[in-house]
Amino acid sequence: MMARIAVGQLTSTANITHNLAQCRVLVKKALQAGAKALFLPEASDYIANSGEETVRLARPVHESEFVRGLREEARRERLPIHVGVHEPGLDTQRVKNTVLWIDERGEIAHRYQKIHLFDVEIKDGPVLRESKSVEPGSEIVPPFETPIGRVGSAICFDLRFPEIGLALRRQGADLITFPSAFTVPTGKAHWETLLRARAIETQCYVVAAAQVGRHSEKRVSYGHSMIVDPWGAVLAELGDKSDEPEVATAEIDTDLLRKVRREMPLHRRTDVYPEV
Ligand SMILES: O=C(O)CNC(=O)[C@H](CS)NC(=O)CCC(=O)C(=O)O
Repeated sequence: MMARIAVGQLTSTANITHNLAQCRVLVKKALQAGAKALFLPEASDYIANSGEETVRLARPVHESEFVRGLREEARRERLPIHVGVHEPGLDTQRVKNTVLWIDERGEIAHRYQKIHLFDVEIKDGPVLRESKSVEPGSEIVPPFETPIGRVGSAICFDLRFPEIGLALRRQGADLITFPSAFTVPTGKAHWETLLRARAIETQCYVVAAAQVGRHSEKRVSYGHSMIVDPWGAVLAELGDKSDEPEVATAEIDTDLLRKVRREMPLHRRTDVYPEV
């Protein structure tokens, strides 16, 4: 089976209506490129100016203008969309950082909540405390069947924890996706290496849609959305320009998945170390 997929890259701000309009442009570009699924970044609905604003803007999915608009696009175009959004948390002080799989009927078929939160204090670099405004999820969601293969979801900072990818592969993933909003310094140092490592060690396609450019006075993202094949080759990559939303596409080839896994079987020594 061969199927073309697209990663979309944009600069979300606190203006949800504008972010939705940008995502509609990405849907159009993905369709023009012949894509059968579109992957959008973490926090596509908005990137706010503060933790308080992040919490204030969150809406349940059925009330969210952003999610409703994307569901409408997915249904009208018969295009599945994987997208990162915010949802209200269990307490009123924090939100959930989630991704949704909106299927080709426009239904929210799967949902994953980010489990690792980005709390960093890097000298001369980013200082971010995601856990102040976000509630961590507490489960890995088993990969789900889609028209382009079995998809496993993780989000952004989760990329640094190989356990998630390994667990998703063990549970049957063909493609693992990491919608992101990486910072510029950590992106320069680690982004491509981490994505390619996750693809090589899991022998899965890795699909990483990323936020790019300036969101606010305080926040800038690295961009460089990427699609990596199960041998670790970068099939498609966007840059760091943010003047207009862009897509990159690549073919998912199930024969290549089978070939890589057959030629180099990775038998785990779970008698020596624990299985994840
Ligand atoms: O704030 C929002 O609304 C959306 N969430 C994010 O942008 C998150 C938390 S601040 N960003 C990351 O996890 C970047 C990770 C990263 O850059 C790294 O691991 O190096």
